[in-house]
Amino acid sequence: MFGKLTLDAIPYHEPIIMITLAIVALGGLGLFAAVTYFKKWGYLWSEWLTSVDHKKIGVMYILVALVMLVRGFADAIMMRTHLAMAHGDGQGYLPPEHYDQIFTAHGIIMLIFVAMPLVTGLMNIVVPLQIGARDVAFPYLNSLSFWLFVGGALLINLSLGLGEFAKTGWVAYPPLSGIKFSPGVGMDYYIWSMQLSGLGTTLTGVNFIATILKMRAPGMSLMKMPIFTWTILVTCVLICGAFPPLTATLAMLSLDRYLDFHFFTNELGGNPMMYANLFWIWGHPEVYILILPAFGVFSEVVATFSRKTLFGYASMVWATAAIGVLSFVVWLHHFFTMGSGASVNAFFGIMTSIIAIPTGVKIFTWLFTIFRGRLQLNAMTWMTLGFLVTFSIGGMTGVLMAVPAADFVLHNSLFLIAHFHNVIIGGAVFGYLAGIIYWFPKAFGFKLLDRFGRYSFWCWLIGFYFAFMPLYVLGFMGMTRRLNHFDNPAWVPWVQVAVVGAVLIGIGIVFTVVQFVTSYIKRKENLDVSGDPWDGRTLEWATSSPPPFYNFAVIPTADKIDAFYEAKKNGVELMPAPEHYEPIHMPKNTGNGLVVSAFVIAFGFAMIWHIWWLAIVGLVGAVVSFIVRSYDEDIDYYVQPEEIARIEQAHHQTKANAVVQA
Ligand code: HEA
Ligand code: HEM
Ligand SMILES: [Cu+2]
Repeated sequence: MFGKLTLDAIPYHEPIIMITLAIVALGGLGLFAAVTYFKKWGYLWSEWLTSVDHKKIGVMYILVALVMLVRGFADAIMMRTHLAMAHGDGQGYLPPEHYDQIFTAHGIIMLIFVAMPLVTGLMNIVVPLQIGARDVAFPYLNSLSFWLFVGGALLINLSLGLGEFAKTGWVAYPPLSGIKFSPGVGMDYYIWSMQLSGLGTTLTGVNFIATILKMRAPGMSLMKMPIFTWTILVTCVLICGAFPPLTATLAMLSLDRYLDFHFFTNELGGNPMMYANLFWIWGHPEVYILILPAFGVFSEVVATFSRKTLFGYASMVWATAAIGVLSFVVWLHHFFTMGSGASVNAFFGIMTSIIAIPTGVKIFTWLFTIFRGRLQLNAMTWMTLGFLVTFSIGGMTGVLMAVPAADFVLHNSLFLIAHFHNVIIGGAVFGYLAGIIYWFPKAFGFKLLDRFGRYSFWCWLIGFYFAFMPLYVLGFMGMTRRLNHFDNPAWVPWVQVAVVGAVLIGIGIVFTVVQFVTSYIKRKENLDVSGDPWDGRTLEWATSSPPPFYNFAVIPTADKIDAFYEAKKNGVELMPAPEHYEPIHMPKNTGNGLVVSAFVIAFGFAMIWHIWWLAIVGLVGAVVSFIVRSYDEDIDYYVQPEEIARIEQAHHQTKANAVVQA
């Protein structure tokens, strides 16, 4: 009846897990009770859970990401503290099989369930506004993407209290990830949580390519698009190129595990090396999917707060595109040591090093924009400055490993771990944090308090250097990754310093939470009535904050780079109020995406536990509800001119009142 699922799947004997589960359960109950007490279920359902509004979907992505960040960080701090005790005779507090699950879960959670939804969340909130559109091309699909992603997140969290997670590391190479060496459900949790969220990401990629190519405001040719939108366009092309191979790879691994196929075995014609190639054909572009949007954020922040048009707009666009193309021809640098031969290694080593050129172009472009501008210092620009220095160091250590001969020494050492945390924290994470602060007033109508943003930045920055610079040293000293115990006393001090860094980063995360809470409490003092709190340059600042659900009452024209800024400077009204508003065509909210996803989650869960009847129910349910939706004709409506006039009138009134008060 329940396949492999029995009560024994709950890890009663693991106090850490049971306490965590108890806390989560209490928190969940508290939340449930609060929503019920304040009678907010209806509001939650109709305004958020069933929403197809890109802004709300974006906010929900970021919310889930921040919750998952806490989980990913908890894993990190456990690894760090455990290792600081587990040397010589010390055993630390995590048994090996538990430690292995933790680094795997940490990697997957941070990459797939924190960084990815931060990217998707930001692009959802910003891109339609930045190109002067009223929503994305396929709003229903967008909601479906989001719920598939939530499904993946749900499964990976479930693995904590029901069964186990993979012990293979986030790359899950066979034969270790095959059924012979990983017979438990952990690997299946890995597969299905990745499959669900990966499918959601692919659909997002399609959706945003269509949106950006087809729905730009009149006059906005490709080379007049804001840079953030450009980075998202390239990111989405990478998504559409890289995620289908991931889906296929995981499908093949599933066939190996479930039906005894032999894609990745050494017997019967299979080959585990094929997995390494396929995995990194996704995995490498994936890291650029994470970094390019952060580059986009820095470009917007630098231009806005230097009060200048971005220096070298065209070179920035071409550099972004070049990085995008190059990211598909470097994957082999992740396994130089696998033995592909000197010429193959040389080719991939050279291609990898070439990426330093467009990236360098970008670094200098930001520097030239700042140069002779009057850079206003705030949390966002501090993050940009911190990024410029830190990311350059991390990039250089990457180029170092791109030399195959050097990589034979550094591969899978802590030097590698230091490299990628260096580019991810000093690049991607700083970018997302800056992006959240930058667009927060647009999404919520009030600004975040800058002070706590700066505190958070300094904790992350200093914390990063303490946590990861020692790992470069340890890498040179020969310490490999994924160790849960070691005997070399010379490593001990460095491992202990790394704990200090992790704690500092933890304090940085706390400051971000404090920033949200205090800014909310003091929101009346930081209201953004103008819709343009930073004296912005691009179209998202032309509408009110938060924007009406239709974004723009009148579609703006944007025939220049920074059209909004130019219009402000020249005293031109970008969107003059017409005599009569035209009716606006909008999509209706629908719970169908959530329903389809619920069936898919049931399917994934059933596959993990071999509950075949439930798998059939889930799959059929998902397909049928998807088809039912495609017959639904009642999916859109027109906002009437009177309603638009009323909303716009109210906005102008608030704005006028604010001016009078000032
Ligand atoms: C955001 C994520 C991100 C980014 C942006 C990068 C960027 C780069 N990475 Fe990194 N990398 C990862 C995430 C990332 N990486 C991850 C997660 C892994 C490990 C996965 C695992 O095994 O678990 C990894 C692993 C990894 C390896 C494999 C090592 C091994 O397994 O042994 C290599 C080897 O070539 C490499 C190289 C590079 C290079 C050359 C860049 C370049 O793009 C960097 C370019 C930037 C600069 C160079 C700095 C700025 C430039 C200038 C200031 C101009 C002047 C500079 C020069 C002339 C050098 N990376
Ligand atoms: C918040 C601070 C962070 C700390 C203290 C931290 C710490 C660690 C540690 C100790 C490891 C294990 C290293 C080893 O193999 O010995 C690790 C692995 C890893 N981390 Fe982090 N990390 C942090 C943030 C992040 C972020 C933001 C990301 C990505 C977005 C990330 C991605 C990874 C990945 C992919 C691995 C490899 C997992 C594997 O080996 O399979 N980390 N991290
Ligand atoms: Cu790579």
